[in-house]
Amino acid sequence: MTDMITPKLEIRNLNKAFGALIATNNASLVVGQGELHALIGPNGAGKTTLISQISGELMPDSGTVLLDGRDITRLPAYRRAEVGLARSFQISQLYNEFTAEDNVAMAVQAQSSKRYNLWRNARKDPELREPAKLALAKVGLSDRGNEKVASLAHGEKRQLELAIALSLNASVLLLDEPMAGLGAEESMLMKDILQGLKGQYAMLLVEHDMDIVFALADRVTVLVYGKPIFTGVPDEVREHSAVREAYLGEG
Ligand SMILES: Nc1ncnc2c1ncn2[C@@H]1O[C@H](COP(=O)(O)OP(=O)(O)OP(=O)(O)O)[C@@H](O)[C@H]1O
Repeated sequence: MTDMITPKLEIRNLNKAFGALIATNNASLVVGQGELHALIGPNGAGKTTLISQISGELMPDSGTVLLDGRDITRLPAYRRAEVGLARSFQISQLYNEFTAEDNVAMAVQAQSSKRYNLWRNARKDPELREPAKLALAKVGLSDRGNEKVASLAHGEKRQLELAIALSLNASVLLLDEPMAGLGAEESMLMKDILQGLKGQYAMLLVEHDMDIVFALADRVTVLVYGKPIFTGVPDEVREHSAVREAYLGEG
C-alpha cells in the first residue's frame, strides 16, 4: 500500500483558524485509491474540523482539497457529494418516524433531485428503492428496512448512517467516529462492515479505538494541534516515539 499510492483524495497545506485558535495547521494528507486511512489524535486535535473542510461544510482559510486531482476546495458540500465524496450522516439527521429504507431512499432522492431537479415519490420509485435496498444490504440491515428509525437499536442507527453514505454512489467515504457510543459487540459488527468495504472505497476514518484503527487501517495519520505529525502503516505508528509521547501519553 505504501509503495504505490494512487491519490484519490488529497489535501495540501490546509489551514483553518477559529479566532486565535489554529484548528488546522498546514495539514497535508493523501488517501489512496481503495485505501482505508485512519486519522487519529488527542481530543481537540482538529480531526472533525479537518473532515468538515474536506466535506465542504467548512471553508479552509487557505490550502487545497483535491479529488481525483481536481481542485474541489471551493465547491459547496452538495456538489462534492455529486462528484463522489460522502460524509457519513449523523444520527441527528435521521427521520425517526420513517423507516430505515425510507431514510435511505430520501437521501438518494435528495441527491438526484439536486442533480436532475426532479421530484419523485421516495416511497414508491424503484429508482430510489433499489439503491436504498442495496445500501442497506451492504451494512447488514436488509431485514430491518421496514422498521421505523425510532425502533432501531443505537448500533443499527449507525449502520443506517453508513448505508446513507453508501447509497450516494460515493467513491470516497469520510467516517467521523462511526463506532461512537457503540457497545463492544456493535463495534465489532461495524468493524466487520468496514472491513468488508475495504478496497471498494477510499476511506478517511476518524476513530478513537486504537485496536480498531490498527486492525482496519492501511495507513494512519496522527494529528496533533491541527498538524499531521506522522503518517505510516499501523506498525510504524505503534513504534513511533513522537506518536507515543503525543498521543498515547507515554514520555
Ligand atoms: N466552530 C468552531 N468555532 C470555534 N472553535 C471551534 C469550532 N469547531 C471546533 N473548534 C475548536 O477547534 C479545535 C478542534 O476541534 P475538533 O472538534 O476538530 O477536534 P477533534 O480532534 O475532532 O476532537 P474530538 O476528538 O474531541 O472529537 C478544538 O479546540 C475546538 O474547540
